[in-house]
Amino acid sequence: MHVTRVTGNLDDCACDVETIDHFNNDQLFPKLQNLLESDYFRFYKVNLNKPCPFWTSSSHCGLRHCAVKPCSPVKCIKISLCFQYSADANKQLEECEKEQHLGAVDVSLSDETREALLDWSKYDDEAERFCVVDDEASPDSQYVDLLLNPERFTGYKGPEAWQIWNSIYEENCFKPYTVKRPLLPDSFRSSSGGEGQCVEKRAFYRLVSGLHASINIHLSARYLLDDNWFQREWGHNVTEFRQRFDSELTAGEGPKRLRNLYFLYLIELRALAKVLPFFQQPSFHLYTGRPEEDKKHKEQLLQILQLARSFPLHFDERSLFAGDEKEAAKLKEDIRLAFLNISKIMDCVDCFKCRLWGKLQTQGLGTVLKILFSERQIEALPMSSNQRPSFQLSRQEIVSLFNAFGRISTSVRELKNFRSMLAEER
Ligand SMILES: Cc1cc2nc3c(=O)[nH]c(=O)nc-3n(C[C@H](O)[C@H](O)[C@H](O)COP(=O)(O)OP(=O)(O)OC[C@H]3O[C@@H](n4cnc5c(N)ncnc54)[C@H](O)[C@@H]3O)c2cc1C
Repeated sequence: MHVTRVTGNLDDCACDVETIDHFNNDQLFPKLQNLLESDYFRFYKVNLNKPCPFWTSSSHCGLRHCAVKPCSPVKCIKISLCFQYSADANKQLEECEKEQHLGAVDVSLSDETREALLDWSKYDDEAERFCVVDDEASPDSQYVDLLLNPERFTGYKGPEAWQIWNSIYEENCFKPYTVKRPLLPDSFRSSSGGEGQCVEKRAFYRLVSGLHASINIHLSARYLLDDNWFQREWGHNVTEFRQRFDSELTAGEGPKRLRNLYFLYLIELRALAKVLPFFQQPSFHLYTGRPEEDKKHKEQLLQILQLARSFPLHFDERSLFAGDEKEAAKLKEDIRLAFLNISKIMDCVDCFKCRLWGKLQTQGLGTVLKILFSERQIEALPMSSNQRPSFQLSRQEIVSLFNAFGRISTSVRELKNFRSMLAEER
């Protein structure tokens, strides 16, 4: 029997999976997808060339196999990483090049778009940010068209990918001690110990695990099913999905990961509901230089936020920081610092497309936390444009917030597709 179906109440909140499914799949998802296709939301500025601050993968370039071909430094790293773990060098090189190709980011933009984007940036708000964001003024930062670079299977896997997930879970100490991670190879488990220093931050662990689940749903839903010289076919890979989420195949962990995805959904939805007053300000514009369209998209955006507000079973984030004020403040600061670390780890992701979406989604989640931690400032926002606002979001934060939520919303929708496919198999 396939045991990937998740039903009923979610731990830590008063909501159930069925209510979310109905709300998301029938109401919110189609509206959001529409908005995310608009110009304001499809172009994201990001620096994909920041060096990894935690370890150097380039040391692998000293390997004998690296000399096989002349290569750019980045290509060199990828190829050498492939060789390092392989007995069959030729096959691996092929795989690596394929992965490199699938994981490459398409940075093409028309001249017209490029010029328009320069103009838009003048309208960005300065903001006090919650998490590390790329320096938008850096020459290495570039606009990426997200529609040209869908999140899907890239072939990024193995020790490099585990190292990233491992660092996020183990070194940032969000893992509840009860969670079994039997599938992680021993050699990639953290040897740093540090258990005594870790404070259990269950909710935060669930957010990261939900993000991890979402990424793995996307790669299973847009899998490379066929790749030959005349065509590439992308689609749902039910076997891949089952391997990651079936209760029996994952020692009971799969369904918990899916529940974490729903938990993440609720947290992000809550932030959208709370941030409505910011977007309602008359001075706020989704500036792209075409006033008619900008106005229309602002209306669409407000409708989505109103819809988010109407959700009947919102998560009560006050339960997260209940109790002693000092302790709550310390907990928030710990979370902020750990989150900062996670956003830096994204610069260590070798596959550029994975890095792009990893950065976008961590920034989106960082923005969610910033919103949830700024309740009073948002409520105090002035309705007249003469006063200095107490809360700001930059364009980059706005784009990442909505696109990150769009990814989670799509994952919830994809679960429905996988459920139907699994039912047909029976
Ligand atoms: C930031 C980032 C972005 C990525 N983006 C893409 C992408 O766009 N396309 C693509 O094809 N690949 C992407 N990957 C790779 C992908 O996530 C997997 O790492 C890869 O497919 C290998 O999967 P795996 O089965 O070995 O286990 P992984 O997904 O690598 O997981 C490692 C271990 O963590 C545990 N685990 C798995 N899921 C969860 C969860 N939800 N919660 C808690 N623990 C869990 C399991 O014990 C598992 O063995 C990305 C990886 C990272 C780090």
